[in-house]
Amino acid sequence: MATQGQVITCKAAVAWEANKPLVIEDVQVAPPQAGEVRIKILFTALCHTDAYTWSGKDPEGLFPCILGHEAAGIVESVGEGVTEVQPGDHVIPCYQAECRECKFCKSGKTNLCGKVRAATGVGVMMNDKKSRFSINGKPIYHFMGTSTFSQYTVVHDVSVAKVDPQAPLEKICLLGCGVPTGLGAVWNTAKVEAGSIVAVFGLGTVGLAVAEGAKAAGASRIIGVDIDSKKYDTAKNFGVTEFVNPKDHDKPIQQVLVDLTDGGVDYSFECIGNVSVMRAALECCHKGWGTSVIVGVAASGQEISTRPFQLVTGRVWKGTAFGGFKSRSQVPWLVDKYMKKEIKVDEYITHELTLGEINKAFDLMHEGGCLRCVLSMHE
Ligand SMILES: NC(=O)C1=CN([C@@H]2O[C@H](COP(=O)(O)OP(=O)(O)OC[C@H]3O[C@@H](n4cnc5c(N)ncnc54)[C@H](O)[C@@H]3O)[C@@H](O)[C@H]2O)C=CC1
Ligand SMILES: N[C@@H](CCC(=O)N[C@@H](CSC=O)C(=O)NCC(=O)O)C(=O)O
Ligand SMILES: [Zn+2]
Ligand SMILES: [Zn+2]
Repeated sequence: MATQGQVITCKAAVAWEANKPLVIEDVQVAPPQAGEVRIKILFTALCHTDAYTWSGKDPEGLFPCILGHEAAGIVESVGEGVTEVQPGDHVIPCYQAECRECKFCKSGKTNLCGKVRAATGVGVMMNDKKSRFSINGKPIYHFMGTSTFSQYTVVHDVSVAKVDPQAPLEKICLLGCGVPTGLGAVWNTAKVEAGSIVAVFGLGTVGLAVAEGAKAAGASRIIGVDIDSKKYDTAKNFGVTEFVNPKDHDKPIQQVLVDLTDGGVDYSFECIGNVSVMRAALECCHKGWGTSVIVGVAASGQEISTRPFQLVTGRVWKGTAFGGFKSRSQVPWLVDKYMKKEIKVDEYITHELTLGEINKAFDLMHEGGCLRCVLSMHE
């Protein structure tokens, strides 16, 4: 049955309130307006940023909403003026847009895009500042411009990457967030050179992707730091060459790393979202040139600090969003790299469940053995 131009009623996991279990609801999804794309989501993974917003600690968190931003699907219909994708195209929704026209996109200095960010930050579409999701007339907010915990979603056309239709959607959904973030933090943000000593704080999906990126860049040592020693076994497969558990040491972890590396690492990456660790990650960097990249997302109200002397003496503190990748241009390139077996994706998937099991999937995320859990949306 043709659904184009019609409201679609489908299943979605709705976060009615912070921290309350998600509820599978029948949701009405309005047709896409001008510059919008309606996507049938086939697979979505869960990212810790979904859990962060759900926890109520995200200053941009709005409820009720439909979370989810690491997914893949097929275009169902497009609104007026959409030219770059059409029904049937295989796509990855991109929470970081790329319009190619705004000041950010044209700067050549950043992957951030200003075109729809104000609307996505308040859970609506740019055209009419309204949501395309509702339940019996009650609007449900969008999340990160993607809302992939729904069988159908509506996104801005600047937030859709068209990908190789041969690529398995149940795998490449991961290229919507965590894996590109880690790889790009190394390749685009830090620009790690061959021979560098790298420290990775936090060996979840993002930290492991940092390790994978650092190995590909030719790093000579990749030191993984995690409070869970069980992480080392898996981390070795992603390029980690040494492991340090801060709990095994009386000294501050930054001192442990400085001692291990004759003065500090060349590059460090914080992949946890803990502001004390962010400080340690900066301070374990080598005097004169060490660069630390903040990747983890810290809760509302949290602030970073260090002695300014750390920067005066040449250390550099940076951050990264989506690993600095331009989403619409480079996600298809990442998919191609995966198809050529140049980057890992399957290896990050530890669990597979269905949309109806989403609360169980969030429980799993807090267990040490879970990297990414992929939900099949239509089973
Ligand atoms: N900047 C960006 O564009 C993005 C940021 N993120 C953020 O990256 C962070 C990491 O995400 P995931 O890898 O999915 O998380 P994860 O929870 O799977 O991994 C975090 C790891 O840190 C370890 N850890 C926790 N506390 C620690 C401590 N004090 N010292 C050392 N290790 C510690 C845990 O044992 C775990 O292995 C999250 O904050 C997430 O929101 C995720 C995607 C994109
Ligand atoms: N609303 C949050 C923003 C958290 C944040 O920094 N998000 C990252 C992506 S995390 C993906 O899993 C990001 O890319 N930020 C750039 C952006 O434009 O949002 C908060 O305020 O804490
Ligand atoms: Zn994410
Ligand atoms: Zn732009």
